[in-house]
Amino acid sequence: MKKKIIISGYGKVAKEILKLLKEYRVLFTKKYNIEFIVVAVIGSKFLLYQEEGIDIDDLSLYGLGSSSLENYAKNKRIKSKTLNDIKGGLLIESTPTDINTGEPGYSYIKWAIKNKMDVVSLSKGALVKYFDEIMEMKIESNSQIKYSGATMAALPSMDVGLYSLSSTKIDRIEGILNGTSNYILTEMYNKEENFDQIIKRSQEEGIAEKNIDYDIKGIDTANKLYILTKSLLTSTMNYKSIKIEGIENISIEKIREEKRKGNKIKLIGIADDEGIEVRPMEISQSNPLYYVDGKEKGIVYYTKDMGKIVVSGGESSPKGAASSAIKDMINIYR
Ligand SMILES: NC(=O)C1=CN([C@@H]2O[C@H](COP(=O)(O)OP(=O)(O)OC[C@H]3O[C@@H](n4cnc5c(N)ncnc54)[C@H](OP(=O)(O)O)[C@@H]3O)[C@@H](O)[C@H]2O)C=CC1
Ligand SMILES: N[C@@H](CC=O)C(=O)O
Repeated sequence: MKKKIIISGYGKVAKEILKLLKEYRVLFTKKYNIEFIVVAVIGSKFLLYQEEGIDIDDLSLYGLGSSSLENYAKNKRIKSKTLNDIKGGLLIESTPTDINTGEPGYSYIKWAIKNKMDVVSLSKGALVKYFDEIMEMKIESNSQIKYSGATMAALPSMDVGLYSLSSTKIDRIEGILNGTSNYILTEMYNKEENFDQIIKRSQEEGIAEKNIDYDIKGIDTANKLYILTKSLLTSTMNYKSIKIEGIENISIEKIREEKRKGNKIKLIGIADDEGIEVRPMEISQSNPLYYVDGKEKGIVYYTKDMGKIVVSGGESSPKGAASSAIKDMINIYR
Protein backbone atom coordinates (compact mmCIF):
# COMPACT_ATOMS: atom_id res chain seq x y z
CA MET A 1 0.00 0.00 0.00
CA LYS A 2 1.37 3.42 -0.99
CA LYS A 3 0.66 6.39 1.29
CA LYS A 4 1.28 10.00 0.33
CA ILE A 5 2.88 12.11 3.06
CA ILE A 6 2.77 15.89 3.39
CA ILE A 7 4.94 17.59 6.02
CA SER A 8 4.26 21.09 7.37
CA GLY A 9 7.34 22.70 8.94
CA TYR A 10 10.73 21.68 7.61
CA GLY A 11 12.86 21.88 10.75
CA LYS A 12 14.95 19.56 12.90
CA VAL A 13 12.27 16.93 13.46
CA ALA A 14 11.02 16.93 9.86
CA LYS A 15 14.52 16.37 8.56
CA GLU A 16 14.89 13.33 10.85
CA ILE A 17 11.53 12.01 9.62
CA LEU A 18 12.79 12.09 6.04
CA LYS A 19 16.03 10.32 7.00
CA LEU A 20 14.18 7.57 8.89
CA LEU A 21 11.62 7.07 6.12
CA LYS A 22 14.49 6.50 3.72
CA GLU A 23 16.45 4.25 6.09
CA TYR A 24 13.46 2.03 6.92
CA ARG A 25 11.71 2.05 3.52
CA VAL A 26 12.39 -1.62 2.83
CA LEU A 27 11.65 -2.68 6.41
CA PHE A 28 8.27 -0.91 6.45
CA THR A 29 7.32 -2.48 3.13
CA LYS A 30 8.31 -5.96 4.31
CA LYS A 31 6.90 -5.68 7.80
CA TYR A 32 3.72 -3.67 7.21
CA ASN A 33 3.31 -3.59 3.45
CA ILE A 34 3.29 0.22 3.61
CA GLU A 35 5.36 2.52 1.43
CA PHE A 36 5.40 6.15 2.51
CA ILE A 37 6.04 8.65 -0.29
CA VAL A 38 6.74 12.23 0.76
CA VAL A 39 5.06 14.36 -1.91
CA ALA A 40 5.07 17.78 -0.22
CA VAL A 41 6.99 19.75 2.36
CA ILE A 42 5.43 23.03 3.44
CA GLY A 43 7.54 25.90 4.73
CA SER A 44 6.42 29.36 5.85
CA LYS A 45 7.61 30.83 2.54
CA PHE A 46 7.78 27.94 0.11
CA LEU A 47 5.64 24.90 -0.63
CA LEU A 48 7.57 22.10 -2.29
CA TYR A 49 5.36 19.61 -4.13
CA GLN A 50 6.36 16.68 -6.31
CA GLU A 51 3.63 14.18 -7.10
CA GLU A 52 6.17 11.43 -7.86
CA GLY A 53 7.89 11.92 -4.49
CA ILE A 54 10.59 14.26 -3.22
CA ASP A 55 14.19 13.11 -3.60
CA ILE A 56 15.14 12.81 0.08
CA ASP A 57 18.88 12.46 -0.58
CA ASP A 58 18.91 15.61 -2.69
CA LEU A 59 16.85 17.63 -0.22
CA SER A 60 19.15 16.58 2.62
CA LEU A 61 22.02 18.38 0.88
CA TYR A 62 20.40 21.68 1.79
CA GLY A 63 19.80 23.01 5.32
CA LEU A 64 16.47 23.48 7.09
CA GLY A 65 13.50 25.76 6.55
CA SER A 66 11.94 27.45 3.54
CA SER A 67 15.22 28.54 1.97
CA SER A 68 16.33 24.89 1.66
CA LEU A 69 13.04 23.92 0.04
CA GLU A 70 13.42 26.81 -2.36
CA ASN A 71 17.03 25.93 -3.26
CA TYR A 72 16.14 22.29 -3.87
CA ALA A 73 13.22 23.38 -6.06
CA LYS A 74 15.34 25.87 -8.00
CA ASN A 75 17.81 23.12 -8.80
CA LYS A 76 14.98 20.94 -10.09
CA ARG A 77 13.18 23.84 -11.82
CA ILE A 78 10.06 23.43 -9.70
CA LYS A 79 7.83 26.36 -8.73
CA SER A 80 6.29 26.88 -5.28
CA LYS A 81 2.77 25.39 -5.11
CA THR A 82 -0.24 26.07 -2.90
CA LEU A 83 -2.24 23.84 -0.55
CA ASN A 84 -4.93 23.60 -3.27
CA ASP A 85 -2.49 21.60 -5.42
CA ILE A 86 -2.30 18.82 -2.81
CA LYS A 87 -4.89 16.05 -2.96
CA GLY A 88 -5.19 13.41 -0.23
CA GLY A 89 -2.56 11.76 1.95
CA LEU A 90 -1.46 12.16 5.54
CA LEU A 91 -0.25 15.42 7.08
CA ILE A 92 2.65 15.43 9.53
CA GLU A 93 2.36 18.73 11.40
CA SER A 94 5.80 19.85 12.66
CA THR A 95 5.74 23.65 12.75
CA PRO A 96 6.77 25.51 15.94
CA THR A 97 4.36 25.31 18.88
CA ASP A 98 2.44 28.47 19.80
CA ILE A 99 -0.17 27.97 22.49
CA ASN A 100 -1.51 31.52 22.31
CA THR A 101 -2.81 31.24 18.77
CA GLY A 102 -2.47 27.51 18.04
CA GLU A 103 -0.99 28.63 14.72
CA PRO A 104 0.34 27.79 12.22
CA GLY A 105 -0.45 24.17 13.19
CA TYR A 106 -4.17 24.80 13.59
CA SER A 107 -4.64 26.01 10.00
CA TYR A 108 -2.69 23.08 8.57
CA ILE A 109 -4.56 20.53 10.68
CA LYS A 110 -7.94 22.08 9.81
CA TRP A 111 -7.04 22.12 6.10
CA ALA A 112 -5.99 18.45 6.23
CA ILE A 113 -9.07 17.24 8.09
CA LYS A 114 -11.43 19.26 5.85
CA ASN A 115 -9.79 17.49 2.91
CA LYS A 116 -10.38 14.10 4.57
CA MET A 117 -6.70 13.54 5.21
CA ASP A 118 -5.25 11.84 8.29
CA VAL A 119 -3.01 13.81 10.63
CA VAL A 120 0.01 13.10 12.83
CA SER A 121 0.90 16.11 14.95
CA LEU A 122 4.16 16.88 16.73
CA SER A 123 3.27 20.47 17.48
CA LYS A 124 1.13 21.08 20.52
CA GLY A 125 -0.37 24.55 20.01
CA ALA A 126 -3.45 23.55 18.03
CA LEU A 127 -4.16 20.58 20.32
CA VAL A 128 -3.94 22.74 23.43
CA LYS A 129 -6.07 25.57 22.05
CA TYR A 130 -8.59 23.68 19.90
CA PHE A 131 -8.61 20.11 21.21
CA ASP A 132 -12.40 19.59 21.29
CA GLU A 133 -12.95 21.29 17.95
CA ILE A 134 -10.26 19.19 16.24
CA MET A 135 -11.69 15.97 17.67
CA GLU A 136 -15.18 16.91 16.44
CA MET A 137 -13.86 17.84 12.99
CA LYS A 138 -12.01 14.56 12.59
CA ILE A 139 -15.13 12.55 13.46
CA GLU A 140 -17.19 14.47 10.88
CA SER A 141 -14.50 13.92 8.24
CA ASN A 142 -13.79 10.32 9.22
CA SER A 143 -10.11 11.27 9.49
CA GLN A 144 -7.67 9.84 11.98
CA ILE A 145 -5.39 11.94 14.15
CA LYS A 146 -2.53 10.77 16.33
CA TYR A 147 -0.15 12.91 18.36
CA SER A 148 2.48 10.85 20.16
CA GLY A 149 5.07 13.45 19.13
CA ALA A 150 3.15 16.11 21.06
CA THR A 151 2.85 13.95 24.17
CA MET A 152 6.39 12.91 25.13
CA ALA A 153 7.37 11.57 21.68
CA ALA A 154 9.85 8.69 22.12
CA LEU A 155 8.31 7.87 25.50
CA PRO A 156 5.08 5.95 24.80
CA SER A 157 2.61 7.82 26.98
CA MET A 158 -0.46 8.08 24.72
CA ASP A 159 -0.24 4.52 23.44
CA VAL A 160 0.01 3.07 26.95
CA GLY A 161 -2.84 5.23 28.21
CA LEU A 162 -5.09 4.74 25.20
CA TYR A 163 -4.54 1.04 24.46
CA SER A 164 -2.98 -0.69 27.45
CA LEU A 165 -5.13 1.08 30.04
CA SER A 166 -8.32 1.31 27.99
CA SER A 167 -10.33 -0.99 30.28
CA THR A 168 -9.66 0.85 33.52
CA LYS A 169 -10.05 4.32 34.97
CA ILE A 170 -6.88 6.39 35.17
CA ASP A 171 -7.21 8.26 38.47
CA ARG A 172 -4.00 10.23 38.31
CA ILE A 173 -1.04 10.92 36.06
CA GLU A 174 2.31 12.05 37.43
CA GLY A 175 5.35 12.65 35.33
CA ILE A 176 8.51 14.30 34.18
CA LEU A 177 7.28 15.34 30.75
CA ASN A 178 9.95 17.73 29.50
CA GLY A 179 13.42 16.50 28.56
CA THR A 180 15.09 19.92 28.45
CA SER A 181 14.21 20.93 32.00
CA ASN A 182 15.09 17.46 33.29
CA TYR A 183 18.45 17.70 31.53
CA ILE A 184 19.07 21.11 33.14
CA LEU A 185 18.19 19.86 36.62
CA THR A 186 20.28 16.71 36.18
CA GLU A 187 23.35 18.63 35.01
CA MET A 188 22.93 21.06 37.93
CA TYR A 189 22.70 18.07 40.32
CA ASN A 190 25.68 16.16 38.86
CA LYS A 191 28.05 18.90 37.76
CA GLU A 192 26.74 21.99 39.52
CA GLU A 193 26.89 23.60 36.10
CA ASN A 194 25.51 27.02 35.28
CA PHE A 195 21.86 27.20 34.09
CA ASP A 196 22.55 29.24 30.92
CA GLN A 197 25.36 26.96 29.72
CA ILE A 198 23.08 23.93 29.90
CA ILE A 199 20.27 25.78 28.12
CA LYS A 200 22.66 26.62 25.30
CA ARG A 201 23.61 22.95 24.95
CA SER A 202 20.01 21.77 24.88
CA GLN A 203 19.31 24.30 22.13
CA GLU A 204 22.32 23.10 20.13
CA GLU A 205 21.13 19.52 20.50
CA GLY A 206 17.75 20.50 19.08
CA ILE A 207 15.55 19.45 22.00
CA ALA A 208 14.59 22.87 23.32
CA GLU A 209 11.40 24.52 22.09
CA LYS A 210 11.73 27.54 19.77
CA ASN A 211 10.60 29.57 22.77
CA ILE A 212 12.83 28.26 25.60
CA ASP A 213 10.39 29.64 28.19
CA TYR A 214 8.09 26.77 27.23
CA ASP A 215 10.70 24.34 28.57
CA ILE A 216 11.98 26.12 31.66
CA LYS A 217 8.77 27.80 32.79
CA GLY A 218 6.83 24.52 32.82
CA ILE A 219 4.62 25.40 29.83
CA ASP A 220 5.68 22.44 27.67
CA THR A 221 5.01 20.13 30.63
CA ALA A 222 1.56 21.67 31.06
CA ASN A 223 0.85 21.40 27.32
CA LYS A 224 1.69 17.69 27.17
CA LEU A 225 -0.19 16.90 30.35
CA TYR A 226 -3.23 18.86 29.20
CA ILE A 227 -3.35 16.93 25.91
CA LEU A 228 -2.93 13.62 27.78
CA THR A 229 -5.63 14.61 30.27
CA LYS A 230 -8.09 15.55 27.52
CA SER A 231 -7.37 12.23 25.81
CA LEU A 232 -7.25 9.84 28.76
CA LEU A 233 -9.03 11.25 31.81
CA THR A 234 -12.67 12.16 32.28
CA SER A 235 -12.09 15.65 33.66
CA THR A 236 -13.51 18.67 31.84
CA MET A 237 -10.90 21.13 33.10
CA ASN A 238 -9.70 24.05 31.00
CA TYR A 239 -6.11 25.02 30.23
CA LYS A 240 -6.32 28.39 31.97
CA SER A 241 -6.93 26.72 35.34
CA ILE A 242 -3.56 24.90 35.28
CA LYS A 243 -1.20 26.04 38.01
CA ILE A 244 2.25 26.31 36.42
CA GLU A 245 5.59 26.99 38.05
CA GLY A 246 8.90 26.43 36.24
CA ILE A 247 12.50 25.74 37.21
CA GLU A 248 13.90 29.18 36.41
CA ASN A 249 14.33 30.09 40.09
CA ILE A 250 15.93 26.82 41.21
CA SER A 251 19.43 27.54 42.49
CA ILE A 252 22.46 25.26 42.77
CA GLU A 253 22.29 25.84 46.56
CA LYS A 254 18.74 24.50 46.71
CA ILE A 255 19.72 21.44 44.66
CA ARG A 256 22.75 20.86 46.91
CA GLU A 257 20.61 21.15 50.03
CA GLU A 258 18.12 18.54 48.75
CA LYS A 259 20.98 16.29 47.61
CA ARG A 260 22.30 16.24 51.19
CA LYS A 261 18.88 15.00 52.33
CA GLY A 262 18.98 12.27 49.65
CA ASN A 263 16.42 14.02 47.43
CA LYS A 264 16.35 15.40 43.90
CA ILE A 265 14.39 18.34 42.54
CA LYS A 266 12.36 17.43 39.47
CA LEU A 267 9.84 19.37 37.38
CA ILE A 268 6.71 17.31 37.94
CA GLY A 269 3.30 17.52 36.32
CA ILE A 270 0.33 16.02 38.13
CA ALA A 271 -3.15 15.53 36.66
CA ASP A 272 -6.29 14.07 38.15
CA ASP A 273 -10.02 14.76 37.94
CA GLU A 274 -9.53 17.89 40.06
CA GLY A 275 -7.11 19.55 37.64
CA ILE A 276 -3.48 19.90 36.60
CA GLU A 277 -0.50 21.25 38.46
CA VAL A 278 3.10 21.71 37.28
CA ARG A 279 5.90 22.63 39.68
CA PRO A 280 9.39 21.67 40.83
CA MET A 281 9.15 19.11 43.63
CA GLU A 282 11.64 17.51 46.00
CA ILE A 283 11.36 13.79 45.52
CA SER A 284 12.97 10.94 47.42
CA GLN A 285 14.37 7.60 46.25
CA SER A 286 11.00 5.91 46.89
CA ASN A 287 9.51 7.81 43.93
CA PRO A 288 10.15 6.08 40.56
CA LEU A 289 10.64 9.50 38.96
CA TYR A 290 13.77 9.99 41.12
CA TYR A 291 15.63 7.70 38.71
CA VAL A 292 14.58 9.54 35.54
CA ASP A 293 17.60 11.65 34.63
CA GLY A 294 19.08 13.67 31.79
CA LYS A 295 16.92 14.09 28.70
CA GLU A 296 14.80 11.09 29.65
CA LYS A 297 11.21 11.43 30.76
CA GLY A 298 8.90 9.35 32.89
CA ILE A 299 5.21 8.91 33.50
CA VAL A 300 3.29 7.14 36.24
CA TYR A 301 -0.33 6.13 35.70
CA TYR A 302 -2.33 5.42 38.85
CA THR A 303 -5.24 3.25 37.75
CA LYS A 304 -8.33 1.91 39.47
CA ASP A 305 -7.83 -1.73 38.53
CA MET A 306 -4.32 -2.19 37.19
CA GLY A 307 -2.37 -0.48 39.94
CA LYS A 308 0.56 1.78 39.29
CA ILE A 309 2.12 1.69 35.82
CA VAL A 310 5.49 3.35 35.28
CA VAL A 311 6.93 4.13 31.84
CA SER A 312 10.31 5.82 31.61
CA GLY A 313 13.14 6.49 29.18
CA GLY A 314 12.55 7.83 25.67
CA GLU A 315 14.90 10.77 25.89
CA SER A 316 13.93 13.95 24.06
CA SER A 317 15.63 14.29 20.67
CA PRO A 318 14.59 15.27 17.14
CA LYS A 319 15.26 11.68 16.02
CA GLY A 320 13.15 10.17 18.82
CA ALA A 321 10.35 12.61 18.01
CA ALA A 322 10.59 11.73 14.31
CA SER A 323 10.41 8.04 15.11
CA SER A 324 7.32 8.57 17.28
CA ALA A 325 5.57 10.35 14.39
CA ILE A 326 6.37 7.49 12.02
CA LYS A 327 5.09 5.02 14.62
CA ASP A 328 1.78 6.92 14.60
CA MET A 329 1.66 6.74 10.79
CA ILE A 330 2.27 2.99 10.83
CA ASN A 331 -0.33 2.45 13.54
CA ILE A 332 -2.94 4.35 11.53
CA TYR A 333 -2.49 2.15 8.44
CA ARG A 334 -1.16 -1.26 9.56
N1 LIG B 1 12.76 19.12 18.67
C1 LIG B 1 12.24 18.14 19.40
O1 LIG B 1 12.97 17.32 20.02
C2 LIG B 1 10.75 17.96 19.47
C3 LIG B 1 9.88 18.88 18.90
N2 LIG B 1 8.51 18.68 18.99
C4 LIG B 1 7.60 19.63 18.36
O2 LIG B 1 7.75 19.51 16.96
C5 LIG B 1 7.60 20.77 16.30
C6 LIG B 1 8.80 21.02 15.40
O3 LIG B 1 9.97 21.03 16.18
P1 LIG B 1 11.40 21.31 15.53
O4 LIG B 1 11.55 20.53 14.29
O5 LIG B 1 12.38 21.15 16.62
O6 LIG B 1 11.24 22.86 15.19
P2 LIG B 1 12.11 23.77 14.21
O7 LIG B 1 12.01 25.15 14.73
O8 LIG B 1 13.46 23.16 14.00
O9 LIG B 1 11.34 23.64 12.81
C7 LIG B 1 10.11 24.20 12.55
C8 LIG B 1 10.10 24.68 11.11
O10 LIG B 1 8.81 25.16 10.80
C9 LIG B 1 8.93 26.14 9.79
N3 LIG B 1 7.81 27.06 9.88
C10 LIG B 1 7.65 28.14 10.68
N4 LIG B 1 6.46 28.72 10.44
C11 LIG B 1 5.86 27.99 9.46
C12 LIG B 1 4.63 28.12 8.76
N5 LIG B 1 3.76 29.11 8.99
N6 LIG B 1 4.36 27.19 7.80
C13 LIG B 1 5.22 26.19 7.52
N7 LIG B 1 6.40 26.05 8.15
C14 LIG B 1 6.72 26.94 9.11
C15 LIG B 1 10.29 26.83 10.01
O11 LIG B 1 10.95 27.05 8.75
P3 LIG B 1 10.58 28.25 7.72
O12 LIG B 1 9.88 29.34 8.49
O13 LIG B 1 11.91 28.69 7.18
O14 LIG B 1 9.71 27.62 6.68
C16 LIG B 1 11.08 25.81 10.84
O15 LIG B 1 12.21 25.32 10.17
C17 LIG B 1 7.45 21.81 17.42
O16 LIG B 1 6.09 22.15 17.52
C18 LIG B 1 7.91 21.09 18.71
O17 LIG B 1 7.18 21.48 19.83
C19 LIG B 1 7.97 17.58 19.59
C20 LIG B 1 8.80 16.64 20.14
C21 LIG B 1 10.24 16.79 20.20
N1 LIG C 1 11.28 20.60 24.30
C1 LIG C 1 10.72 19.31 24.46
C2 LIG C 1 10.83 18.54 23.17
C3 LIG C 1 9.65 17.75 22.87
O1 LIG C 1 8.52 17.96 23.15
C4 LIG C 1 11.47 18.55 25.56
O2 LIG C 1 12.50 19.05 26.00
O3 LIG C 1 11.00 17.49 25.97
